[in-house]
Amino acid sequence: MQTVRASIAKIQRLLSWGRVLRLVWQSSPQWTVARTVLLFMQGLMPLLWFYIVKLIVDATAAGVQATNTDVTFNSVLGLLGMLGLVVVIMDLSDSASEFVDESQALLVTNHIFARLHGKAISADLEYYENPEYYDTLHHTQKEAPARTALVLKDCVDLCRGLISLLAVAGVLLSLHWMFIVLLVVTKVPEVLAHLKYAREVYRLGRQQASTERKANYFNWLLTDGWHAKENRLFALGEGFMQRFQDLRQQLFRERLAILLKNFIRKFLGKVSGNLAGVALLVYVTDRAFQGEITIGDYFLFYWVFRWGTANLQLVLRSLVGLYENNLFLSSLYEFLALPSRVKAPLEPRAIARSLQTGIEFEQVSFQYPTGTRQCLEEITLSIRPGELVALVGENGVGKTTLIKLLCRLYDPTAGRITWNGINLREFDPTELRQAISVVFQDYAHYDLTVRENIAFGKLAFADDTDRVVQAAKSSGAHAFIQNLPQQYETVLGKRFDEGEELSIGQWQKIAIARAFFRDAQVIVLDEPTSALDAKAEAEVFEQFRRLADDRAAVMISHRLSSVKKADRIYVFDQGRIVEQGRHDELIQQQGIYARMFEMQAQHYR
Ligand SMILES: Nc1ncnc2c1ncn2[C@@H]1O[C@H](COP(=O)(O)OP(=O)(O)OP(=O)(O)O)[C@@H](O)[C@H]1O
Repeated sequence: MQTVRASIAKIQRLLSWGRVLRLVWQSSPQWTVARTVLLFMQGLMPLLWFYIVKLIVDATAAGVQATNTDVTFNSVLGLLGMLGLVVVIMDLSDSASEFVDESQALLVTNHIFARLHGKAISADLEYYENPEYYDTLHHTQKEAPARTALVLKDCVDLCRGLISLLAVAGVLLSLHWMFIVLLVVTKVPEVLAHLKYAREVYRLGRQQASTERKANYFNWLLTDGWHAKENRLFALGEGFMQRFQDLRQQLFRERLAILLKNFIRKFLGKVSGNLAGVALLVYVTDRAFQGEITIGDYFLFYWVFRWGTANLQLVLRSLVGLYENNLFLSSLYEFLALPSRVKAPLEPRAIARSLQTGIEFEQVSFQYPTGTRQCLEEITLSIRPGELVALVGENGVGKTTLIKLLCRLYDPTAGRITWNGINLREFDPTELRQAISVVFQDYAHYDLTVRENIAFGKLAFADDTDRVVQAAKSSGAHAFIQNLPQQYETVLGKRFDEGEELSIGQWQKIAIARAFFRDAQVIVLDEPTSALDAKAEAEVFEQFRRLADDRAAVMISHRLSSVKKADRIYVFDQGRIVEQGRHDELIQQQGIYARMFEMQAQHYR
């Protein structure tokens, strides 16, 4: 019973290539039509070729025995002309098919990448902290583009093979029905073997995704410029090479076992097919000797049988291929169907153009989906328009997490956050994020031009040069940008030609300029000045303070001298707010903040 159910499931999976064909059609409709036309030409032309050759062979054989050679040769000449024409058409359709196949495969690959990237940029952030997500993404990226193109090829081959097989069946039936049975039976073991192989390769691929990712990771550690310094200073290279080689060896051994089994099965399948060809040869030779068929027929039957074998092989292979490639594409569909936890409501509320009553965290608690404990507990805080709010506390107390909740990169597990009195969940997350500007500690370095690095803050204003320069001036980046070879058009980083590498502090100023460039109602700097010199830091805070005048500003900082001027300071400890107030008030309270401030002040005395 189980075998039957498994077989039904297999057939269902085999038939699910409709969704892949939809994908192919969406990516390149005109090319799909062109391929279909060529398909019929490729399927039927060879039979015409065989038939004309048979006529030529018969006419030539008759001519050899006849006395009036000229007449016979003239009649063959017409046939030879037709044969030439058919050959030209066959060559043309073969070459055109190759051209169409390759062009279409490229288009399909682009389409699949667009779908993959679309999902990758919209998937919840929590997936990026989940190794299973990376395994699926890795497997999908590695297999899906090529596999989709292969499904297309399989479909083409299947149709071409079926068209040809119908023609073959007609010819062979005129000889003996047994040859059709022989044709089919000899190919079955090979197909079963291949089906098994396809399943094994798929299972192994998924199983090996995590090992492969680990090997790729060591490859990256060995070849990426980011790690080149430490590889040399700590002599890590040899060790990483060894670990990479060990992982690749493990992958190789696992794959080899499957390849070996497949080799044996394939060999047995091939031999049985070829022996069937010999059996047919015995039969037709005997009939030719008995004068029941002409030499032309002899040629026709033998070559049509061989052509039939090749086409049957093509049909079965493409069926197996469809099964196999669909199996691999199930990872793509699995990836594309990943559900989102952070959802946009069906009818989102519009966000007012300016912050009115401000932002409120009401009894907000949060635990990361992969975390084992709450990292924020019953947080209640306000961020009002025109205010500069500072969040302080030791490492790991939840300050950055609170900002992630504000941007709806995650939703709270309890409590609610409101924006002008409206729950954040009632807004479209994309629109909400437009209203917030954040520089996280691990801000991005784009190895693109200075202008792009800044203008990515708000793409709609990307062409506004004055605005780019103004943002750079506010973050203190303008001065060093002026000294770059092509100022705002200089490519940053060393990844591409003529790229200019910046210091860590300079990158930080570019990231701050990006945040200032954005026309946001709330601006957040998470440890923004850790790499800035004292003068630059003072200037950034001055600018930040000014920005807060007509919007809200939030700053996370371990340097308490910088947060002294904040309108309100929230002190975090173990995921809770333990103190709040202005600097002077907190100093008077003689609590955690006062102790931290005193400790830092001692260093400057
Ligand atoms: N993606 C994550 N998944 C699970 N736990 C996380 C994740 N990110 C952070 N944490 C945990 O949440 C807690 C709070 O982290 P968070 O980054 O908010 O601290 P922080 O106060 O900003 O620290 P720092 O001052 O070092 O930047 C930490 O214990 C951290 O280990």
